[in-house]
Amino acid sequence: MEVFLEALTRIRASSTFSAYGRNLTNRLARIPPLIETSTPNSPKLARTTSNFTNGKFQPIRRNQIRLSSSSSSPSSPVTLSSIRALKERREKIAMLTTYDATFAEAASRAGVEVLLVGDTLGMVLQGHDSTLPVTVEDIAYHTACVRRGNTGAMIVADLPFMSYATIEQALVHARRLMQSGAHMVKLEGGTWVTETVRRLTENGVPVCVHMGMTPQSVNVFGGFKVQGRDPARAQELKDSALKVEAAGAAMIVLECVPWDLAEEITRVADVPVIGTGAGPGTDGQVLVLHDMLGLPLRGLIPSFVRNFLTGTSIQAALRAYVEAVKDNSYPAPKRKDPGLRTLGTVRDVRAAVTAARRDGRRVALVPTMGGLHAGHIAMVKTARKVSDFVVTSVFVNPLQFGDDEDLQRYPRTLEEDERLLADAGCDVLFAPSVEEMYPEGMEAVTRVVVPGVSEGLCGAQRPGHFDGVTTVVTKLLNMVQPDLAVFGEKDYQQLVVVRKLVRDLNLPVEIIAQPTIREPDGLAMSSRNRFLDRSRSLRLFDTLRRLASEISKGAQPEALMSKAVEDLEAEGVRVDYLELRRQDTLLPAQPEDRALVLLIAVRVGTTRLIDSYPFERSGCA
Ligand SMILES: Nc1ncnc2c1ncn2[C@@H]1O[C@H](COP(=O)(O)OP(=O)(O)OP(=O)(O)O)[C@@H](O)[C@H]1O
Ligand SMILES: CC(C)(CO)[C@@H](O)C(=O)[O-]
Ligand code: BAL
Repeated sequence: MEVFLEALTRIRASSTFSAYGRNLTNRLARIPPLIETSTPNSPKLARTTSNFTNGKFQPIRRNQIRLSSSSSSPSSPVTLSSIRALKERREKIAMLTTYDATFAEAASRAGVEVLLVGDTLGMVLQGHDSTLPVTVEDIAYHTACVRRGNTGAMIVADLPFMSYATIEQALVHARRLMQSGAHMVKLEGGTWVTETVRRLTENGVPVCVHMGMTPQSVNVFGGFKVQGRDPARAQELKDSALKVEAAGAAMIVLECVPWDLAEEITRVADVPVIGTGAGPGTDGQVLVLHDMLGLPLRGLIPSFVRNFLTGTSIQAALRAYVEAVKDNSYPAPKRKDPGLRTLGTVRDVRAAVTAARRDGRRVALVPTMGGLHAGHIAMVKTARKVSDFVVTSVFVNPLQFGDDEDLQRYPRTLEEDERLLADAGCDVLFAPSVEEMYPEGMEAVTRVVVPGVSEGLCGAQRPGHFDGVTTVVTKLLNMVQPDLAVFGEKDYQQLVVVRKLVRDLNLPVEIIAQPTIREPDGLAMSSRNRFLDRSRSLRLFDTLRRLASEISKGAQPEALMSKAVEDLEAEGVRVDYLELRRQDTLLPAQPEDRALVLLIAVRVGTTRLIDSYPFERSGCA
């Protein structure tokens, strides 16, 4: 007898189910839909309700929830190109079925990028045993409802069973759905739908192809079973994905296929691949709304589904879903403990990375000198989003300090660093000793020198500093061999120097820039801030922001910048430099340059601080 898909359905014991159902009903009855309430002891919700302004509920803005720093502006609708950009940046895409205006609004406000008006409505709304009875009119009606509630997500509508049996039918029915408010239609199939996909695409209808376990074919499969377990079917699925993509498909949904196959298809396909019951390796996830809210239909909920309604509101559940998809914690199994390992030798870190790679994980390195703060933790979280195994190095590198600099007093807070990294989901803290890093001594070590860009600015003020940085960064990259490494924009010159190092030496690593994280008063976070008297405010950030604003509007920089230096010095800050440069090369900015960066280095007492402000100059210089 065939093995039925044990992963797909799990029957809850009916007593548990009805008790659960009652509890849920009671809980829901207390919660006004779409408006979150706060109690004095629920700080999270209290913060949310501060969004009531002028007596109106101001929903959480899309970019407050998105983990992405730049996926799309709060008001810009999700489009095919923004979805593709997410894939390119390896940021996960959250897709969810919705069938009505209220949930469409809640889900799109929660940051769900793609709303699917699925033919699952036949089961969860209409109570049928399968999706087969659903008609085009049913989907059109619910698409129109979703469109009215949607606040900027992309709407995908299912072409139901037998509505695309011929190309002509597909065209007529797709028109009906697009005119009801869909931005894309989804149909189930494999190579046999390629011509349909081509014709729909040529006629301006973006198409998502649903592959693997396709519910409309449940009678052909003989039940809900994982597809692609045997090599021939796996190959067939892979070939079909590439063929429908070549025919113009804009997106692929993979349902219940083995995790490694889903990951492989995601890797070879250029278009976004969204999985359900297909593991964590796809570009995004899709779930049925009722399933993820823990509402079983006749006791059935697929076992790969997680119940996200664990808090006090549906909105929180929707946000939790989006966050879990984005930070890879759904559908990956939750880690039992933070799992941070502290390693001190090159051999151990290599072994850990090799094991992670064997599991197919993408490895990220976050190089630091410790004394960790929220700026570093933001880098770890950025790394987590685009990789599956994060190594943070903590090494106070003597080679980059001058004789008269602060090597001795540089903060060393390893225990606190370990705690922060464990909380941030870092996998390995690599903390080598000076002997491990320079076994033959620092004098004898081979140096890596990046000419040009490392010579001015901090390079001029701190002779030999960047040679020390590029030597140790090259060593760290070789020791850990990550797929990507994160560097902060605060140390803007260092970022540009490292990018050149990687380019010039063809190092196989992607460099990701972390925007600067600041204190509430704008001061860039830095390990050295602990040496400052924070009762005095430092106006570095205000100065940079004001200068950038005026220069971007066309003001001449020279006089403004000299005045800014005078003002800062009058406040007791010694300015080492304040410069306007091109972002890419750090050459002095010319009037025709647009992508600019202001760079500043100052001394406050014995502490040296740097900051930067990248910005675009409009075309009216
Ligand atoms: N506030 C911040 N925002 C974003 N990235 C940061 C911030 N501070 C440091 N980084 C980045 O962290 C990495 C490690 O820097 P480092 O450990 O020297 O921290 P730091 O706080 O800059 O300390 P320092 O006092 O040495 O400047 C660098 O890539 C740096 O650009
Ligand atoms: C990149 C780095 C870790 C190299 O020591 C250091 O320069 C730093 O902390 O920015
Ligand atoms: N973040 C730069 C390290 C240094 O000052 O040496």
